[in-house]
Amino acid sequence: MTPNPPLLSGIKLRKQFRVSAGPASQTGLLTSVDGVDVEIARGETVGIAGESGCGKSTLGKILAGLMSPDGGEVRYCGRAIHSLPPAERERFRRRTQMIFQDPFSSLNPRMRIGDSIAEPLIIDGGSSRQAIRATMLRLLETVGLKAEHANRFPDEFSGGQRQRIGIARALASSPEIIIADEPVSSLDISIQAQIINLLQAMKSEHHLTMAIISHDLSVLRHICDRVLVMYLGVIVESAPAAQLFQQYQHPYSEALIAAIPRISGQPGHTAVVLAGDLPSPLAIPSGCRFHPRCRYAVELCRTTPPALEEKRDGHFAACHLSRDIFPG
Ligand SMILES: Nc1ncnc2c1ncn2[C@@H]1O[C@H](COP(=O)(O)OP(=O)(O)OP(=O)(O)O)[C@@H](O)[C@H]1O
Repeated sequence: MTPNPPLLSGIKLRKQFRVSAGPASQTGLLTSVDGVDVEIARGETVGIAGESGCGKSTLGKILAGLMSPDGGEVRYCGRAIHSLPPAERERFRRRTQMIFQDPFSSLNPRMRIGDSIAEPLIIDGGSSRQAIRATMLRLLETVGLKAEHANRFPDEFSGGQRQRIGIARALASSPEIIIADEPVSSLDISIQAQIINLLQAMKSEHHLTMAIISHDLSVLRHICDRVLVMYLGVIVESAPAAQLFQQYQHPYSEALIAAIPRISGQPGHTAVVLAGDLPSPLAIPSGCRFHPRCRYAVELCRTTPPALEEKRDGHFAACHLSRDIFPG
């Protein structure tokens, strides 16, 4: 164990699903996460980006301890969570909370939202009813809702308000780590900014460590310290957020960044179109798995998978050609 291990890490994480595929519905093995290493330091906000189907949610659930990997391990403060004694494992489970795209699906439609937010506090035990109610009301206020909202049912709220309720419920467990899976993708642009600002405020107020999953890089740009770009189950680039946007080192990141309207509209920006669809994770391409869609690919890319290498200080990319394509 290193002297100061990251708060949360994943070592060579791998997850496959057996699915039926093809006209005769034969079963096949779908590789969702394929040997991912990730480290999240205490207090850090890490973004996980990539198109739909790249394995981001699977990685998030594994890191949150909600799904077991088939290979590799998740470590909390340097210790593998599967080998923690039951009480410590339970502590990890409570202190690592996930926020989902639509918290509506995880809220009981017949439960008043005040009771939903109070539930983790009741399960924790040790507090009087009055103390639990006071905490619940404080949490409602913290996320920008009012005391009178406590008596309403989930279907009486807008998408943005539901996301606020989801955040309040997650905070009720006094989490250390929040993993937010597409927390704003179902919301209007104006509401997205409010929820991102709320997450940022909660992060500093509650000293949180966060992972934010989004297919939209613009969501991650201002809130994350570091961004990991995933493609077909692997990390193809990992960089400090500002550096990723200015000095990306992978053609896939280049294409994702070019797809952000404000950035691609900048003078001098060359439009980069991501050709074709994401290949099936049932048949991952040989060599560099991005090569069939890469406008720079050469023979080496078709045959040899590139390693994730440090190109600059703390900036990693898995591309044979990055030094030639993105010099300087
Ligand atoms: N329980 C499951 N059973 C079978 N396949 C699954 C399961 N969960 C995920 N997958 C598959 O694993 C791959 C990665 O899915 P995942 O949801 O992790 O990706 P994602 O990048 O989060 O995309 P999205 O934003 O659409 O959820 C996809 O091909 C998906 O269909």
